[in-house]
Amino acid sequence: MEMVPSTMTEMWTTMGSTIASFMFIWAIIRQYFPYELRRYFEKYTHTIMTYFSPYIKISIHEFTGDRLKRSEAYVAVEGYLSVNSSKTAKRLKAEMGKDSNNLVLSMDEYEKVTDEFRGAKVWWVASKVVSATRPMAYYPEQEKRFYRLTFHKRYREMITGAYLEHVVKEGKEIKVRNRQRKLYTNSPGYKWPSYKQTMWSHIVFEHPATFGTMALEPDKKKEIIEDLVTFSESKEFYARIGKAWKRGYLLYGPPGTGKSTMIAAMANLLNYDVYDLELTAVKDNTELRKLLIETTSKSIIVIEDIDCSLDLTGQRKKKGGKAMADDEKERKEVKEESGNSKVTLSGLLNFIDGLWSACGGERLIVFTTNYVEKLDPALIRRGRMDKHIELSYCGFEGFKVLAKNYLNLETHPLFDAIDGLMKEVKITPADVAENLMPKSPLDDAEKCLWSLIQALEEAKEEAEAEAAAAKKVVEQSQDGGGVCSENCLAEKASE
Ligand SMILES: Nc1ncnc2c1ncn2[C@@H]1O[C@H](COP(=O)(O)OP(=O)(O)OP(=O)(O)O)[C@@H](O)[C@H]1O
Ligand SMILES: [Mg+2]
Repeated sequence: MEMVPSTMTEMWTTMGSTIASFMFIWAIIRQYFPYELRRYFEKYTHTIMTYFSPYIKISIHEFTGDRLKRSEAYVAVEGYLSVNSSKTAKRLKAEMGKDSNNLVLSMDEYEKVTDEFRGAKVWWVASKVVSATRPMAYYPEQEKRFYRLTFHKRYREMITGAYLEHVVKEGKEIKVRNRQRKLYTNSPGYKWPSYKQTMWSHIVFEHPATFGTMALEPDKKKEIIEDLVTFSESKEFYARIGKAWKRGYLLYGPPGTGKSTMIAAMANLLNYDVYDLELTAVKDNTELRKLLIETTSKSIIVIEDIDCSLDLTGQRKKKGGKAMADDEKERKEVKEESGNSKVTLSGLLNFIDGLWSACGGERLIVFTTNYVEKLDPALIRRGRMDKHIELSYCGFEGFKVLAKNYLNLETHPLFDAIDGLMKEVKITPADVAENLMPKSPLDDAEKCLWSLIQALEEAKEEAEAEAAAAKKVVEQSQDGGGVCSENCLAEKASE
């Protein structure tokens, strides 16, 4: 009976000293063995351990290949774990979420969480490796982040199949729900040399415009909304008919009729990002293609005032260049500018519907212009710009939307007078909006409506004066017996 405890004690002593000797030897190996030998040793112990271990590990890295884009799988897992880990993990990190009013939690580095799927237990770890060498001194230290999934080998089929499918699907949905939409620009000046260099810089997209707040005839509004929603739900349809999943919109009309506002409303309706492409800042066709490749799906690519950024011949010119062309000095400037940026019309056409335009999918391309008739027909033919939307002067229906938005008025005795005036003169929604805006805390709805009536009357008088002047010119030219073309009449009238 006495023997048992003494054996136990002996056993513990032996084990203790074995561990101590092992630690000692390991310390010596670490200190004196060359690095290469040590790596071999580690590698083989690792292989042996894996051979005997019943667990399988899957790593999902943040960047793969040439680091152009974050891996979609990583982003999906991040989304999935953001919800599932916040319940169990003890160390979390927080980032600003949608609309900047809530924080989205995700697992912090080296944190481990457990998940269960159809009775199988799995473990997720967020980890990273920091590469010791830096390619260049000004490059930041390279961190390679990844998630590692561990599970028992008897669940191999289920985990690699159904579970991962479930993770990716749910993760994507969570990402879309929490996504902060972004407004990207390719303006120069932000291109720092960095290993993560992208050609776009972004800020959070926070434009409040919606179709509800847009002054537009109800039928037209409905048609546009239905067109957009149908597009966003037609993934299978586009695949079936063999067309890239994208759609082009051309918005045209006078300044201040809501073209830019409509783009924001589109982005808000479909929950898309916006890429505002400044064509004059693009060096050449190659750069244009690079920009295109870096755009993500669920986005709107916008080129504003397309007529100003690209001439019909494919030669570039400065915004508003036409008006300046008379001035010798400025003409030279325009020439110089076009000299170092060589995006051609064919380059742009390629951008819209070339082979590269299909990557990414689910994208809208929107052009805006004030002068649709100036554009090359090739640029706006159906298939490139599938839907042409004319935004025009404000009608009474449009006014009612604005009155509801700005003044919270559905009806008012002054509405009839406004309706009458609107039939006679053209006024842009921007001008109506400006007049309906209270200018001081004491301004009430009636005062704003009067201010609009006054503006309409002034516009009417102006139009009448112009018409009278034009008539006079015609009469004069007839008296003089000279033949005057339409252009020369217009010129004289403007004098
Ligand atoms: N249809 C509209 N509905 C509601 N508000 C409008 C509408 N059109 C214009 N506005 C108002 O007028 C302002 C100018 O409109 P916006 O910038 O969209 O015009 P635009 O057509 O893009 O003009 P430009 O051709 O000069 O770029 C906006 O701030 C918006 O509030
Ligand atoms: Mg605009």
